[in-house]
Amino acid sequence: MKGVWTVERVRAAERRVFERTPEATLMRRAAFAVGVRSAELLTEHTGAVSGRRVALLVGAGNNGGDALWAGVFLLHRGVAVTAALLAPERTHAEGLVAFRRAGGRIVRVPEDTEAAHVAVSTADLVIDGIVGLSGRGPLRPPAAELVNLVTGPLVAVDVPSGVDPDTGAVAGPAVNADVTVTFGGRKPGHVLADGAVCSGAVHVVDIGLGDELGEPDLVLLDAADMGALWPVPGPEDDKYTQGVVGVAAGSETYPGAAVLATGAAVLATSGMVRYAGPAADAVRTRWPEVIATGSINDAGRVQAWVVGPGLGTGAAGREVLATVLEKGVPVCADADAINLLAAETALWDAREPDTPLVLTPHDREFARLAGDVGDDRVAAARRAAERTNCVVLLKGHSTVVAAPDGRVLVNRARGAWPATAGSGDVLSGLIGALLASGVEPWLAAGCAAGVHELAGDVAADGAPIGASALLAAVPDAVRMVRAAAAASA
Ligand SMILES: NC(=O)C1=CN([C@@H]2O[C@H](COP(=O)(O)OP(=O)(O)OC[C@H]3O[C@@H](n4cnc5c(N)ncnc54)[C@H](O)[C@@H]3O)[C@@H](O)[C@H]2O)[C@@H](O)CC1
Ligand SMILES: [K+]
Repeated sequence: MKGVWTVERVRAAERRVFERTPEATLMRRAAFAVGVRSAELLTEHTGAVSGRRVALLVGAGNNGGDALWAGVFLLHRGVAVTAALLAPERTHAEGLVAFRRAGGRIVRVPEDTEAAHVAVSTADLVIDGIVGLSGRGPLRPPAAELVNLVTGPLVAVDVPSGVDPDTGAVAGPAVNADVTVTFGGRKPGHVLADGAVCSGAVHVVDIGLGDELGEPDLVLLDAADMGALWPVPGPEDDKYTQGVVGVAAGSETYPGAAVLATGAAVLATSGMVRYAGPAADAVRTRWPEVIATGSINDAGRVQAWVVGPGLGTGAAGREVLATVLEKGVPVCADADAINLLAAETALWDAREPDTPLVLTPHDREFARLAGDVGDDRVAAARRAAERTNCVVLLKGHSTVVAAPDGRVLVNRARGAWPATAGSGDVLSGLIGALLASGVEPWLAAGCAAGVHELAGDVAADGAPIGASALLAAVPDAVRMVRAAAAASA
């Protein structure tokens, strides 16, 4: 798992490190890493370093200082570097002296705006040192204008400017980086909301903060983590010991949700799948291995239930949800099950106290359940998880999974193709299968979201897909995460 730390935590670690290491030393380490990565990118894109042109966008603080010192490194490598100072009176003083001494060219904005435009638009690479951890709100107009002119690769120092470092929210113009070089550990802005896209490839550099950072605020599951957690049958296992999952979803009019959710459960693990509901015929036809029955009251024993996709919010759906919640086994509640829970507080009483419940809302369902998501998706999911004593998987470009005890994991999206009708039904089936096989609910939701995302990416391969194609790619995605786990073992 990869850690993610908030700005407050990074600042606290930084203060402890400053007790024994001068601030300037840390800045030099950070800047050196930015310089090295930029030189590598110059080579990749232009075949050389010496003789190439780099422009620095330099703001008012230490982020700009990092950019200037990275510029010094590049000047020493024979690069022609121009620094566009966006807050000339507040530029990092030592960095500026060193940059000048190394032969760097300085242009001031707004006085030399024209020269800055030329430097940025003709640069082989641009380094964004406008703002970092203290950045608030979008790029201001002079910076936004310059960023618009960038044609070469763009390297963000620490955080792409214009992205909120703690929430990833982008409220206006922002840097869209190819690479972000960050220090100590990832920040939430690199993995959440639009910030995940603006950050490009995130390169984490150790500058000596690592030991002081402590437990991360959020974690990212990588493919190897998912592969290690994915249930694999042993020689002693049979169809029952791997967990039987029940799916209560779909309706006569809308059998598709039931077919997709049961299909996902079938493909996720080798445990048995039961279906209960009005789409039994459609499910049986598509998935003959599923034990399907028309009524929840006839369904046999299961180790976890999936309830909600295509269920409807009428009396019949309400009855099914109440019955499932009373069973005392882990439940994944999606779509209409969430709408029902949001509309009727009495339904919560049907839940056996402390039986794991995973809720998988998108933003509108979340709003019905727990109020507007707002900019801080992690805080919103964490609050809802604590209040409901549920695992809350908040869907979005990056999926946030919060546990009632405050743990949060994030799945960074690869692309937007999986955001298609029926995709959520597949996700709930995957979660149900993992719950039934005994994976801890918070990790079950996180792993399922990651494999779902990967399956969407594999299936799409650059073109639109339907949920059926995503579902068909689930075995490939499971193979890929298993291979990643084997490779890292
Ligand atoms: N955390 C650490 O341990 C280290 C941090 N370093 C660098 O220091 C940075 C933080 O530096 P600072 O705290 O000086 O602040 P920043 O450089 O992030 O921001 C500077 C100033 O910009 C202004 N500002 C805020 N939002 C703005 C916006 N949207 N447009 C224009 N101006 C805006 C504010 O007045 C702010 O104080 C980090 O991001 C990193 O690059 C490194 O030098 C090394 C070590
Ligand atoms: K930056």
